[in-house]
Amino acid sequence: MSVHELPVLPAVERDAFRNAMACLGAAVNIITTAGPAGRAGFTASAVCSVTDSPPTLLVCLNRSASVWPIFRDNGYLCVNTLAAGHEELSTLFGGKTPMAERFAAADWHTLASGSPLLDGALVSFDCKVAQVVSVGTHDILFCEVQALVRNDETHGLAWFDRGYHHLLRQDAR
Ligand SMILES: NC(=O)C1=CN([C@@H]2O[C@H](COP(=O)(O)OP(=O)(O)OC[C@H]3O[C@@H](n4cnc5c(N)ncnc54)[C@H](O)[C@@H]3O)[C@@H](O)[C@H]2O)C=CC1
Ligand SMILES: Cc1cc2nc3c(=O)[nH]c(=O)nc-3n(C[C@H](O)[C@H](O)[C@H](O)COP(=O)(O)O)c2cc1C
Repeated sequence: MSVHELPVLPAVERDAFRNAMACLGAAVNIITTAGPAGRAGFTASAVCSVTDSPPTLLVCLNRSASVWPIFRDNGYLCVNTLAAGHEELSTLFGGKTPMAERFAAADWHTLASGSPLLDGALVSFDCKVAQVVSVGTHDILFCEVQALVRNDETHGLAWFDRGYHHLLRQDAR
């Protein structure tokens, strides 16, 4: 068959895509911001390293989320990667719950950017949003990391097959 005779493949339906994406294990993060537009936080698994020069990660945020205008206007955020044991907190920040109730469920502190850092997070990346690109329903926030806090004592948390899984460090196995 020549390249001019490729078969037309059926479109991938949304549910088929989501079922496939549920096979990709991912870290679970609470993304927070606080500034002139207010304080907000949401759970995100769509977080990824982009480049280490300058240190940059990306966060995908649905523009229909209640928190979207607050993130758009503040321009700073913190990516708090959750540790084993943070399952309830993750669910709380996963939608529908009033913002004050979400933040009341944990202890927080701040660094230079003013975004809330979660006490006990596996790692927190304090970031300035450097660029935003819209794709489909989501904004991709490219975030330059300005400060880091690591907690090397805790185990990790993954979202896989629509459920939480603990990720044990090497020396704990
Ligand atoms: N990237 C995103 O916006 C994500 C959103 N969610 C939301 O959290 C809730 C629970 O999700 P699951 O239990 O994992 O079941 P689900 O069937 O809604 O999603 C399965 C997988 O598909 C992907 N996904 C889901 N919604 C998406 C969206 N709107 N855009 C791009 N990718 C998407 C994610 O990788 C997710 O883990 C749902 O409301 C879902 O929309 C979850 C993970 C990622
Ligand atoms: C495990 C998990 C992962 C999620 N990942 C994302 C994500 O990467 N991007 C996103 O926009 N929403 C994601 N969501 C959904 C948001 O957390 C949710 O829409 C957000 O809390 C805003 O909800 P609200 O509009 O009720 O405030 C995720 C939810 C869960 C439970």
